[in-house]
Order: sequence, then C-alpha cells, then structure tokens
Amino acid sequence: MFDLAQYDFALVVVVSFSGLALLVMRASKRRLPYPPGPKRLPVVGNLFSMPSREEWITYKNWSEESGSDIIHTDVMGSHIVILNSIKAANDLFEKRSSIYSDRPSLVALEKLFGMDYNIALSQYGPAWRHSRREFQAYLSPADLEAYQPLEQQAVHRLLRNLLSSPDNFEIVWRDKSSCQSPMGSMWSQRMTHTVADAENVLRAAAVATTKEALLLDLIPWLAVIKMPSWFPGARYKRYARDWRPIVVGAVKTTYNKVKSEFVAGTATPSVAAKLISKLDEDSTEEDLWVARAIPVKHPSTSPHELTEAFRRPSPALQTFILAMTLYPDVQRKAQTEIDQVIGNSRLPDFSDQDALPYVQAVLKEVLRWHPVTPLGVPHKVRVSDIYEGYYIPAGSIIIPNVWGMMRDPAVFTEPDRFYPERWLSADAPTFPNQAFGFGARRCPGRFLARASIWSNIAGILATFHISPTEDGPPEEAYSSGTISCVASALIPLNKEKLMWSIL
Ligand code: HEM
Repeated sequence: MFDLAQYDFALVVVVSFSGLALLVMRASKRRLPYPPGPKRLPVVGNLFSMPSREEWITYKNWSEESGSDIIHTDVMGSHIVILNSIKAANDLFEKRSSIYSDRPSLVALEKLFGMDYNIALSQYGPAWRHSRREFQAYLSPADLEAYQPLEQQAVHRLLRNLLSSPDNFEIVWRDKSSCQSPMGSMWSQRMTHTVADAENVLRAAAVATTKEALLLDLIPWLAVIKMPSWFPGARYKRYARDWRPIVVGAVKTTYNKVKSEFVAGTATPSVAAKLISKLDEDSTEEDLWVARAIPVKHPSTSPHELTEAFRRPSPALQTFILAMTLYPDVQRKAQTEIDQVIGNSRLPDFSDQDALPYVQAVLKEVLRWHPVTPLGVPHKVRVSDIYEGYYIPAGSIIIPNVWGMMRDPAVFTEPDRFYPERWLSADAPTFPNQAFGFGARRCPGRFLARASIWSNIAGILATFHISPTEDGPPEEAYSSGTISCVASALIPLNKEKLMWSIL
C-alpha cells in the first residue's frame, strides 16, 4: 500500500539534498572569480570608471589589456558583463540561449513612460515568445517580396528628392515620403502621418534612458514611492505624466489608421495590415499584440542624439556615405559593377542582388565597419553561470561589444579599413550577422533591413557620385548611444548627377 509517511520522508530527504546541493553548487560557483575588469571601489564599484562616450572603444581596450574577451564591471552592485569576441557571444547567446535571452528591465522606459508593450524590452517568457513568433512570421525572406515594389518606389522617391536638393541630404530624409523607406515598411508602408508620432516616442525614449533615469533601474522602488521633488530620479515621474499619453497615443493612432485602411480595403502590404486581417470584429487594440512592435526599439542616451538619429538618413546609410567619401576606389568599383551588369537605362532592383556581388559586399562592410548598434541591445542572464572558469551571477546585464567583435584582427584582417573585398574571399563569413544581435533575441526585421539598405545603396551608387566638399572628407567619428550615427552635423556631400534622366 502507498505509505504517505514514507513518501513524505522521501520527499523531505530529496528536497533537503537538492537544497544542500544547490547551496554547495552556489558556494563553489561563487568561489570562482568574476571575469577580469577595471578596479572596483567599495559600494559604487565601477560607477566612475564606466565610459560615457564611444563605450565600445574602452571596452575593447579593457579586453585587450586584460587578455580576456569577457569583462566584468559592477555598478553599485549591478553586474555588467561585456562580451568582446564572436566566440564568447556564440557560446553564451546561441549555445546557452535559454538562460541568456532575458532583458534587463528599464523601469523609467517601461513602467513610467508606458513602453512595456515593446517586444525588444519584453522579459523572456511566453508573452514575449508569442509576440515575437507572430511578428516574425511576416518578415521571412519569402514575405519580403510583397513589400519590394513599395520599397523600390520609396527608393526612387528618395533619389528624386536627393536630385532636387542634393546638398541637403538631411532635409530630404526628413521629408515624410522619404521616411517610408526603410523605416516605413517596418510598421506600415503608409505611415506618413505617424512619423511625427514615432519621433515623439523616440524623444520620450531618449528622456527615459538618460543616466539619471537609469537610477530607477538600480533602485526600482523609487518609481513607486512618493519622493520629494529634489530627490534624484523624482522628476522622471513628472516627465512620465507628460510623455505617457503621447507614447500610448502613438501606438493607438497607428493601429487605428491601419485598421481603418484595412476595413476600407485601401491598406497597402505591411506587417500591421496582415496582423489586423487576423483579428475578428470584436478585437480591440488591447488585443493587438502587434502594438508591441511599434518602431521604437532602440533607445539612445540623449534626447538630442535620438532626435538627430531620426532626422537623418538611417545610420547605416550615413556610414555608407561616409565610407564612399573616404574610400573613392570602393565607390568606383561598385559603380563599375552596376554599369557593367545593368547599364544606364534602368535602376537596380531586387532581382539584381545576386548579379551585383561587389555591391552586396559593400552592404556587408557597411554593417561591419560601424554597426548601427555598436553595443547591440543588452541581454540579461536568468541564472548564475560559469564560463571559461569565470562566475557570472544571475541577473547580470550582458552587453555584446559588436563593434569590438567586428574590429577583431583575429577575424578580420586590417579591421579598421573599409574593404568590401574581404567578403568576396572563399573563407569569408557569409554575413556580419552580429550586427543584428544574437540568439533568440536576434532582430526579426533583419531580412527586411538588409534588403532595404541594399536597395538604397544600389540606387544611390547607380545615380550619384559621392565626393567630399572643398572642406575635405568628413571625420570618421560617431555619436554614442544605442544607435550610433556619424558625428558630423551634416555629411558634407557633393553629388554630381550620373543618370538622373531615368528618375
Ligand atoms: C539597420 C537596421 C536594423 C538593425 C541594425 C537592427 C538591429 C537590431 C538589434 C541589434 C537588435 C537586438 C538583438 C539582440 O537583443 O541580440 C534588434 C532587435 C529587434 N529588431 Fe531590429 N534592427 C534593424 C531593423 C529592424 C527592422 C526593420 C525591424 C522590423 C521590421 C526590426 C525589429 C526588431 C525587433 C522587434 C527587435 C526585438 C527582438 C526581441 O527582443 O526579441 N529591426 N534589432
């Protein structure tokens, strides 16, 4: 007969042993050292040694100085681990994906400013998994064909605008119709009136991710208690009162616009329209998980930088233009390829991609030479772990130094040189995938983004010469922040017409 007492005893023994084993494991894990890193001060740790500009360069230097591709810092008790090699990123984010795919919580951004709907910020778990699966189901390479004609139209419109105002690339980009590519296709191809909304959300994100706001991440209860107005972090509650309705309103505006277009039968192909087609009549926007994917996924560090990031050509195009001014031979080679394969009676289109390997290599080199997100988007490890003999505590923030990985001389010879030829050799990696993140969190929009950047690059190369102004080539310097842009206020371009008659 089933003996309950015996069962209870067995259970107690098993639980006790498991608990003991866990304690022993934890204790022995902890006896291992943290990965090397800069010297820590009592209580504040590395608070004062953390770089505030172009952090990726400091992280790479720390890595080289310590001879370790994995670095540990501690900011007031929060552990931050920085991965500086593709190998370490693959080992942790890809092979141990189930524990390295969480996100650190950004209290101000999510809780106060109302951005907790965003897939990129979601904690690892069923809700994130569901949103992500649904979202990326419409962004596979096969799905992209539906968006190609609109993307192509947007590129032609951009080229026409550049032609009519060739010295003012920034204003042209700011023009709403140009904004439809590549950002537009992310949400809806016809989102012109939501560009201002998206800008507002980006501004709110910038306000919510300044260093002072991050204090709320370190001491989360500050967000829920009543604080005197002079207390650090207190003003974020006031800011949030103003920004929250704007942020939430922006999601609803986009949702309502695409939904009414869908009902009227005028919706153009877009992820949003496809998702709305799956809803039944009684669904409300609260049911619509797609709202979680509003195009605000890359908070930056300062309102100024973030606003700039949105006003100018996409950061990848900025890097392309910078590289073309600094490396005229590369530009000439790419243009020769386009001339030979396509001639000058039409513009390149998506069907030409395979026939233009050098232009493809330019795209890859743009993403390698200066990744749009040099430090990726941080992950969080859910349980304590050991890697290469080092202890990584549960809850550590894991930052991939993508810039450092892309400038690793062991992987890329002459890494500082913009050299597309490296992608044409037989043993070259197929793509700088790390530019789009890692493991379960890798960017679901990467195929769309690649195609979109390629079509812009190919269109500009076919149509314009890009050369520095009389002031000389621009400086190769970048802004800090999650999204990194060319630092010069205006990219000094001098574009001569090549084949404008076909536009
Ligand atoms: C040049 C263009 C782009 C770059 C460089 C880029 C890069 C990234 C990176 C580095 C991440 C973080 C991955 C990680 O955590 O390891 C990410 C996440 C994400 N991206 Fe992109 N992205 C781009 C364009 C797009 C586009 C066009 C879309 C939508 C169509 C998109 C949607 C997302 C989403 C939803 C996430 C969050 C994924 C998650 O947390 O599960 N991205 N992206």
